[in-house]
Amino acid sequence: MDTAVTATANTASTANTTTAAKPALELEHVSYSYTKGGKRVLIDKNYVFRTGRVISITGPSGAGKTTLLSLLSGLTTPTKGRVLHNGEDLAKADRYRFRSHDIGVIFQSFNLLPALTVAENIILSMDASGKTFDQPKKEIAAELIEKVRLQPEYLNERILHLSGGEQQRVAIARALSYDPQIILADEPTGNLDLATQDDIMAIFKDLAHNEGKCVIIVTHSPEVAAQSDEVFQLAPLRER
Ligand SMILES: Nc1ncnc2c1ncn2[C@@H]1O[C@H](COP(=O)(O)OP(=O)(O)OP(=O)(O)O)[C@@H](O)[C@H]1O
Repeated sequence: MDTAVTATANTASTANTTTAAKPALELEHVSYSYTKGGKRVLIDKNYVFRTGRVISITGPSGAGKTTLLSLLSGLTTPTKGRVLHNGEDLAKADRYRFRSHDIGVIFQSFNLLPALTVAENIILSMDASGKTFDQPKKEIAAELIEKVRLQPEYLNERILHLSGGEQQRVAIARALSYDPQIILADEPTGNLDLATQDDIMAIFKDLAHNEGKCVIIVTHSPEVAAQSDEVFQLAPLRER
């Protein structure tokens, strides 16, 4: 039996009252098996991911973290159960719209276009969302760069000239560019030193606690988990 799924509240009380937590994404009896080999990766998972919170998804290698991220981002649908977004079944929703408007995904490898500038990368993502903006896009990009604590002159710098930590900040700015309610990050601090990792976590906490975002992070890092408001821990496959 799968008994090791736990959730702990660490600092949820730090969320301010203007961003009262409400369910953003919910797992409702979610199971998932890969067709090839029929391996059951997730079994009867239930969890509520709320706005105003930073939630870490942890678990050993192979526990199903990436699979879960793929379900939460609407790229895959559960074999059993439902993923709900604002109370509605994601499997029945317009998932293209969900992915281009409601969630911002930060990939482990950043997926930025190296030959383009920081501003160009951010603006490209705004264009792809199809949203309309009430401010010039370059101005929004400049505000986002400030939010992720990069100097304004970085806007016109090409990605290939940036360090790993700087690229990670740009990847966060890009994920925020169309103002999604939910941020999903896959190992966002994986290759960063501890000080940069703390900086990145401070940005995520600010986004959750002061802007009411739901920030979901897949991580192997105990430091990141400890700094999150909640930890959703997946058990090793062999213990299920
Ligand atoms: N496309 C696939 N087809 C079949 N099995 C897969 C597929 N992708 C992943 N798996 C299996 O599902 C299980 C969970 O994989 P997943 O990548 O979700 O784990 P994880 O917790 O993210 O691991 P890691 O920390 O190593 O990235 C693993 O046993 C993996 O071999």
